[in-house]
Amino acid sequence: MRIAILSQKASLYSTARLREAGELAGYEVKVIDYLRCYMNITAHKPQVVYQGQPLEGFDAVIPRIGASRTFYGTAVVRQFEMMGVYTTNSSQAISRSRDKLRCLQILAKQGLGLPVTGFAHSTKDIDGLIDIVGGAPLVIKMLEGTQGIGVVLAETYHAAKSVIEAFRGMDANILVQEFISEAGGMDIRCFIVGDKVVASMKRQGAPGEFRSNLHRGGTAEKIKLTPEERSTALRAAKAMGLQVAGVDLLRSNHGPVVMEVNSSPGLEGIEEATGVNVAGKIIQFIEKAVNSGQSGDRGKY
Ligand SMILES: Nc1ncnc2c1ncn2[C@@H]1O[C@H](COP(=O)(O)OP(=O)(O)OP(=O)(O)O)[C@@H](O)[C@H]1O
Ligand SMILES: [Mg+2]
Ligand SMILES: [Mg+2]
Repeated sequence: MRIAILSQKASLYSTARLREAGELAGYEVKVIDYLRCYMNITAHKPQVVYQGQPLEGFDAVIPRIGASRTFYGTAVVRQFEMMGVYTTNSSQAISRSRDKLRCLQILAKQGLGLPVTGFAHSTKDIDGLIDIVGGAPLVIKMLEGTQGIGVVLAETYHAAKSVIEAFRGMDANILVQEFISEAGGMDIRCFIVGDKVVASMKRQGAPGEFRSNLHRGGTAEKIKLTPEERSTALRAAKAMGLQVAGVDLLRSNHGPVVMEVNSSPGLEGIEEATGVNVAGKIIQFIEKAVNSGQSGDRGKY
């Protein structure tokens, strides 16, 4: 089997681990910088070209698309789909999950537990928006934020109003969310491969910090999920159409709530905290899918 990892850098931990796991299983694995791929869009013989050579004969691609490169990255994945190459996550599922708002709308429709969430355009509607989430304290999030940057806890109505006005004044898109205080600065990352949660960890924010992001000084530890948490995480990944996903949950008084679903979840934190060979699980999953004749063309783009 020949596998292409679509990644900007071979030295990234997740990329390196996937390559290592693939090679260990006896496969040929190439890391391809998708920003250097170009495409021939044609019915007869669609192609992806890399450094002047058409990429041919691959059985599977593993997309590791950076958050800021979703548009081009998913176009490359889609082109592989057109060529009938199997992909761990489809271009459509990646696009869907990258839009936080779209993601929450889809999860809500499936009846999954979420923090109460509101979204508005006009600053004239701020009071209505704050009402929707039950007033302060509340969480304000920039749609384009990552690693906890752009996530703000507003403790009072007046703080909430001025922060929302400030973000909207800069034309930033934000969503407003019920603050799950009982989570105590802890969230749970469930790593999903196929129809299984293969590893899970809890992340605890630094003292006094409500954000659990490791980039914000949080610490990670392995955790045992409740059956409800496990099924919530699996349903969330399924609703998004993702086969490899990182589902983030908060433990609320009314059961697990989903915060977000990531389509290129990192391997470093989870492998370190749990000792699970997650890269190996992904390779085994691809092996099964390709051997059972699944193609990248699942009919939906
Ligand atoms: N509604 C909430 N109630 C309590 N804590 C929250 C809430 N939303 C977010 N948090 C905390 O803040 C952290 C960061 O929020 P979130 O994961 O939504 O944004 P992000 O990490 O910046 O986005 P991304 O993970 O896509 O990079 C979460 O891990 C969680 O610990
Ligand atoms: Mg997060
Ligand atoms: Mg995310």
